[in-house]
This record gives sequence, C-alpha cells and structure tokens, in this order.
Amino acid sequence: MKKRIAVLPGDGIGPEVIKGALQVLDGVATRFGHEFETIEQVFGGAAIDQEGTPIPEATLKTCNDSDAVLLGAVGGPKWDKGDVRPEQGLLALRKAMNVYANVRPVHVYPGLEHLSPLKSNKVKGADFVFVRELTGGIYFSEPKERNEKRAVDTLSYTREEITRIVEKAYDLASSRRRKVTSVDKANVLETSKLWREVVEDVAKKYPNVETEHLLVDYAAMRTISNPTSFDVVVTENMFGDILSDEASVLTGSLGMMPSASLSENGPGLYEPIHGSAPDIAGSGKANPIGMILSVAMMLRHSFKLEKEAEAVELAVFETLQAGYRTQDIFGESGTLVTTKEMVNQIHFRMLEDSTSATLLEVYV
Ligand SMILES: NC(=O)C1=CN([C@@H]2O[C@H](COP(=O)(O)OP(=O)(O)OC[C@H]3O[C@@H](n4cnc5c(N)ncnc54)[C@H](O)[C@@H]3O)[C@@H](O)[C@H]2O)C=CC1
Ligand SMILES: CC(C)CC(=O)C(=O)O
Ligand SMILES: [Mg+2]
Repeated sequence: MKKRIAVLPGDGIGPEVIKGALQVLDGVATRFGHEFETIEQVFGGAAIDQEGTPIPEATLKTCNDSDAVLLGAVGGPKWDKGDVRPEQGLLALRKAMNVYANVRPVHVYPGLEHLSPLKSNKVKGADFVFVRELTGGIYFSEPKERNEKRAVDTLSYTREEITRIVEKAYDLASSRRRKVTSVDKANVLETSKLWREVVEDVAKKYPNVETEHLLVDYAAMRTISNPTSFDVVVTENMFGDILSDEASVLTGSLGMMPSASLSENGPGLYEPIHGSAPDIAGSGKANPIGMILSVAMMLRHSFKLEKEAEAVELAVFETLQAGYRTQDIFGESGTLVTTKEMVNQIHFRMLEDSTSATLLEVYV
C-alpha cells in the first residue's frame, strides 16, 4: 500500500519529535512492506522566517493533496511579539482541513503511575478519551479585535457544529465502555446551554450509552480526583484544550499524549498535544512518545492499518517496560535516555515480531 503523508516539523522540539516519528514509520514500512511517501513542508514560525506567513500556499496544498498530515508543534518566544504568530497558522490549517474532531486518548502506562503527583491508586487504569471540538468556539468566532482600551473575543457555536462533534463522541463511546461525559458551563454560557440541549437530543439515538453532564470547573477537579470514572469526554474547543493538558499529568508527562484531528472525508491531521517546548528544544530532552503514538493513530484512523498501529503501540509499551525513560518521565529508576536513544529503542522493537501483544491495552 502506498500512502502520501505531508510532514510539518514546525518549531522548537517539533522537528526533533518528527524525526523520531519518521524513523518509526520507516520501521513500519520495512516490517509490513508498505510504502509511505513523505513530503516535508515549512510551517509555523519557521515559515514566517522563510516566507513571511505561517502557512504558505504550497504547505496547505500539500496537506490537502495528501492522505494524512503529521505535525510536530509550532510557536516560540521569537515570534511572540510579531504581527503574525505561528499559532495562527495552526488554527488556519485545522480550519482549512475541516478537522473538527480532535481525539486525545489519555492512557496511563503501567510503571508510570507514580510520576503523577496524585495517588497512584487514583491514576492506575485511567484510560479515557477527549473528543474536543477543534474548528469552532472562542479561538475562531468573530468579532475578534483589540485596541488600546479594549479587547474582544467571541464564543459562538451553531447547532450543526455541536451535533457533529457530539455524534463522534457517541460513536466512539459505543465501541468502548459506553459512557459519554459532556463538559460545559451551562450555568452561565448560552453556547453551553445549546451544547447541553444538543447532547440530550443526540443521546436519544444511543440508548445503550450512558450520558453525564459536568460543569467544566468540576470536570477539571474530577480529571485528577477520579479519572477512572471517564470513558469518552466531549467538550468544546477551549475547555478541551485546557482539560487535556491537565489530564496529561495522569500519564506522567505532556510528552506522552498523541492526538488525531479528523474531518468527515478529508485527510486527518496527527500531532502530539504538547507545544514547541522552547525550554528544552535542542537539548535531547524531548519525549518523542506523544508524536510516535500520533503515527499509530494515523495508521489506524487514516489508513485502516490496525495491526501496524498496534505494533507501534506495542513497541512503545515494551520500551517503557524495559525501563527506558526520557528526562520528563524519569523517576527513581530506569535508564535515562535522550530523544534519539528513545526513538532507537522504539524503532528497534518496532522491527521485531513480538509475541507479547496481549499485554497491551489497545488505543482507540
Ligand atoms: N500544537 C501546537 O503546536 C502547540 C503550540 N504551543 C506553543 O508552544 C509554545 C510553548 O508553549 P508552552 O505553554 O510552554 O507549552 P509546551 O507544551 O510547549 O510546554 C509545556 C511544558 O511541557 C514540557 N514539554 C512539552 N512537550 C514535551 C515533550 N515532548 N517532552 C518533554 N517535555 C515536554 C515543556 O518542556 C514545558 O516545560 C508556545 O509558543 C505555544 O503557543 C502550545 C501548545 C500546542
Ligand atoms: C494554538 C493552540 C490552540 C494549540 C493548542 O494548545 C492545542 O491545540 O492544544
Ligand atoms: Mg493545547
């Protein structure tokens, strides 16, 4: 099978984790006999420097013409004061690709539970998924303006935008533990009142799925006090952005979490949930696992290569079981490795036809 993949390394640790992802993808190609054509394009701050815009036309065209897009991360202090920011390019790309459904699995690997500041017994076995609305809400709605005296952001959602993301969440929950937790702020926000109404409507079509509504402030608390009570958590753009970073604490590090951003029929966009981490860029400390697990999500969701996706996840699992740790997940024991060494360990296991697949709890 030949697939075409647009690759956008971006800024900071983006190029470092992308390099690791491509090495593992190469391992998949070798082991399973696939051909992946990768086309690298400039994006984010690097594109501002080179072309004056974070999302050059050629980059967008390559993404739209590909079967999937792999993205590292964008942004950094260098561009913080400029008129155009790298993050605008990311939002524009998500909108242009219409990837409205951002799926962010929270999976706690055995042996990493103690890294969270929470009690290990609360964290152990936590395995849930955020379904975050990605192309609407306060990051996109107009008017959006600022002058010396006043600044305005607008939060707007249509019934249609809410319905399609909520349906995605119920479909996913139907294939998992059949529970949807919808997070809103319906005691205050009009958009949240509409959100809750739509959830109630959609829920009627899924009688086998349990529905729960939480206000976002309590949801933030529940994320760390009782994460095993979640299966699928569906929420709007900004709440999902914030809650998923919070949830990464359960997994041991922001560097552990992958994501898939999906449209109805077009290519998917796959990126770790973290940013460009300027504080550790170039130091070999970046954890490549969130990016590598995003490759697994691409294999599964865009290419329907389930066996291959599981092989990548298994290689990550076995590497962690063998005790290899980047700085962010290094506790009292284990072998401290650089980004490159971690990638090599995962790549090496990727090439093996392992028999311990049953040990792995498979990702969605
Ligand atoms: N999708 C994207 O491209 C995103 C971009 N950003 C941008 O990234 C820049 C930095 O933002 P921050 O708020 O610092 O968030 P960040 O996610 O880049 O970093 C937060 C903290 O987590 C650590 N971290 C993140 N990823 C890691 C990894 N893979 N391995 C080990 N440690 C990791 C960083 O070192 C830092 O201490 C900003 O310009 C921001 O706008 C932020 C979030 C998402
Ligand atoms: C530009 C930001 C909205 C990116 C981000 O923090 C995210 O999607 O998680
Ligand atoms: Mg974020």
